Amino acid sequence: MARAAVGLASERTALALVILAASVLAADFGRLEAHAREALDAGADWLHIDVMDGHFVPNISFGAPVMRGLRALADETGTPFDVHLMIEDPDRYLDAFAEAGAATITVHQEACPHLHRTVQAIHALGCRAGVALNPATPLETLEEIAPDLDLVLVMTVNPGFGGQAFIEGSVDKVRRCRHLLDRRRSRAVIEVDGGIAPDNVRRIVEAGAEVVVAGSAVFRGDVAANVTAFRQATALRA
Ligand SMILES: O=C(CO)[C@H](O)[C@H](O)COP(=O)(O)O
Repeated sequence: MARAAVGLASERTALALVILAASVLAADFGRLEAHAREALDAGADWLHIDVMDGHFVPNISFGAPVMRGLRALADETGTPFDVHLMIEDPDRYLDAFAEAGAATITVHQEACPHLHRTVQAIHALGCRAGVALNPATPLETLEEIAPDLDLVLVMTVNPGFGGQAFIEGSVDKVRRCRHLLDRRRSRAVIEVDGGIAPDNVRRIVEAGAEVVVAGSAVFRGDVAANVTAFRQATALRA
């Protein structure tokens, strides 16, 4: 799987393979850098950084200082940080994550009363802007903001914990999201997150997902074999 660093819109047409974003939430925090390196060496494209505040979601993970601890690895390997803020009032932390090296910052639609302003603020910091939708949040909430986005994150579990079961209705939601983005002439790519594994990823990619987040299915067990299994499953799209 080619490592993708820049130009989301062009990646969509240039790459036959989807982008695999390894969620370090599922990594061994006692050897975080080494475990993340295993995933990158095996062919993962991005490092997905799940930030949880114990308010927006019922769990606490880590913040910008931990991501900064992976900065040397990201710089050495040319790996983009894909930051997913599952937090209330994300505007307060955009600077910190941009400064820590975020390539993409994704905020939740449900956490942003002034979403357009937040997306502008992310762009002003030189980052790509994504918006995430919880499983129960309608796609129609993106109707106005879609042309301004670089990425839409369709949550395929309820956010807060790794290792949950994929919600089947998400496949159709991804398909409808693709239609909405095309209709709104948006350059945004679709990312999916939660319960993704080699045995379900092909259906999700065929529905229109281009960035696949995987935590448990990458970091549990043999990382190299896990990444290879994703590559083989998604390469079927080529
Ligand atoms: O955002 C998340 C949870 O809110 C995680 O990134 C997501 O659940 C991925 O973990 P897994 O692949 O283990 O399901």
